[in-house]
Amino acid sequence: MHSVEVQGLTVTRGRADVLHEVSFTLEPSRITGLLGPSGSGKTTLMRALVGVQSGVAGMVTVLGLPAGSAALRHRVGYVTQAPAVYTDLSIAENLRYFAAILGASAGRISEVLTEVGLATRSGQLIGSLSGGERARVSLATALLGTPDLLVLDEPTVGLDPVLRRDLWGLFRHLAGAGTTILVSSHVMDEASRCDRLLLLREGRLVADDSPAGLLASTGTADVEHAFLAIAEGAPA
Ligand SMILES: Nc1ncnc2c1ncn2[C@@H]1O[C@H](COP(=O)(O)OP(=O)(O)OP(=O)(O)O)[C@@H](O)[C@H]1O
Repeated sequence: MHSVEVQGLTVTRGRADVLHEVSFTLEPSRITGLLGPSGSGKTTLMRALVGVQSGVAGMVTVLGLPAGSAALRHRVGYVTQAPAVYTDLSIAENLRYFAAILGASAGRISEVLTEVGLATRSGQLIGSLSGGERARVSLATALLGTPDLLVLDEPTVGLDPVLRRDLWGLFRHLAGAGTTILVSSHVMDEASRCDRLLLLREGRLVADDSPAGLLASTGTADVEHAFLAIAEGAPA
C-alpha cells in the first residue's frame, strides 16, 4: 500500500510551470531523498504533498486522501526550511502552543524533546538558540502529532556532522516505526542514507531509484556524479 501517490503533477507558479508531469509513489517505513539543484522544484513538490501549494494540476493522494484534506492535518508533519517557531517564547512554550492546536499531550511534548535531544533545554528562549537547535525545535513540533508522513525540507542545513548523524539516526528510527519520510537535500553525500532517491531537474523527475541502483545504472561511484551523468544525458 502506497502512503503517497502522485500522478501527473504540474505546478504553475507565477507565469511558469515549475513542476512538469511528475509521478511517483512513497511507501511506509522508507526514507526517500528528494534531490536536485537549487530552484529545481523540491520545495514546491513538498508543498504540493502537504496541500499548501496553489496552481496544482494532477493527482496527489496522501494516506488515501487528497493532499491538504482536513483529516490529514494530524497525520502529516512538515518541517519548512526556515524554522517555523516563535522566537520570543521558550522551547517548551512553543511546543505547548502547537500541542494545544494538535491536541497532543504533555507526555508527548517530553517525548519529542527527548527525540530531538533538547529535553534539558526546554526553558530556553528560541531567540537564544543556535540555528541547528531552532531547526530541531521545528522538527519537534512536526513530530508532536506522531505523523504517518513526515516531509522535511533540508532539515540538516547548517548542522554540524555530529548533529546531522544524530538526526539521520532519528529519521531511521521513525521510519523503522512505520513513518513515511520524504527529505530534501542538496547535500549529495546524504543521499546514501536514503532507501530511495528522487532526482529533480528543472521541474522534471529525472531518476527514481535506490542509491545503489542509481550508481549501477549510471556507472558512477557517487550520487553527485550520477546526477551529473543524468543531467548531461537528459534533454533540458
Ligand atoms: N512565489 C513564486 N512565484 C513564482 N515562482 C516561484 C515562486 N516560488 C518559487 N518559484 C520558482 O519556482 C521554482 C522552484 O522553486 P523551489 O523553491 O521549489 O525550488 P527548490 O528546488 O526547493 O530550491 P532550493 O533548493 O533553492 O530551495 C524556482 O524557479 C523558483 O524561482
